Amino acid sequence: MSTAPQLVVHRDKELMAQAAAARLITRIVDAQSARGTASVVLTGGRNGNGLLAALAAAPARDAVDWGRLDLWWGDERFLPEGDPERNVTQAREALLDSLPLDPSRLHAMPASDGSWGQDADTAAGAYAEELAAAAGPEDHGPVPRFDVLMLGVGPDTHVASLFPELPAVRETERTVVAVHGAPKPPPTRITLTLPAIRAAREVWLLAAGEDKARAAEIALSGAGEVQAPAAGAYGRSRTLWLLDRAAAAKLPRSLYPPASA
Ligand SMILES: O=C(O)[C@H](O)[C@@H](O)[C@H](O)[C@H](O)COP(=O)(O)O
Repeated sequence: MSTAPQLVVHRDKELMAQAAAARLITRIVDAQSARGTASVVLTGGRNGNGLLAALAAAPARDAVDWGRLDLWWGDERFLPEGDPERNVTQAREALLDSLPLDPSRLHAMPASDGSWGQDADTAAGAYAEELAAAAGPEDHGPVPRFDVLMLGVGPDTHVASLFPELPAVRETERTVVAVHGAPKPPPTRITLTLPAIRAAREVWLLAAGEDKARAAEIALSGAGEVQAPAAGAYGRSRTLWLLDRAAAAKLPRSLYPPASA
């Protein structure tokens, strides 16, 4: 079942990152109070990393019990371990290396020099197995019910490494697949599929900058998910678009409340 997206529009991308970081801290603390642990899926890209940098600077980060948090990734660039272009490398630099995380709960996607070598398809299957092993009976499916799953939105409406019209966005069975020939470099990637994304309680889509205005307009105006993957990204209980004014410029004002921007 799809949940109608809610929109929050901030003045600029810095404020958007700070507000999203504060929102994330609150959600993690709430989930840990309710269930003892929390699980979050991170995204690559400038907006995702901007949020992590804002979180690193937020004094309220100390309210989180970082040792009881599972971190997953929505997608990864299939490159060697430690490559500066890998999403996990950038997330470590922006935030993760400064946190007292439990290393066994940091679920990075496989690297191209790992156990599966250059075989991105087998590596994707291994990540699917890791997710399945983490899912409990209460999750009713092959992936955990992530508390928050974040996605940067690309100018072409891609999310994670689900690009318009490529096979990965049409996947209905597998939870993780390899992507070959991605239009955004590098060409080989690993990504969660839409069914895996939709297992999350909350899906947050991040879009800032005028180059995202058209993408937001298309995804929020009833486009199909094969043509506009962001339109197919929604959570079980909440779908939240976090935008700055530039990215929201082409959206009808009626879509978001007056309290926003
Ligand atoms: O590997 C990646 O690049 C990302 O996972 C990708 O999906 C990204 O989130 C979007 O392209 C938005 O990126 P920006 O926030 O940099 O625009």
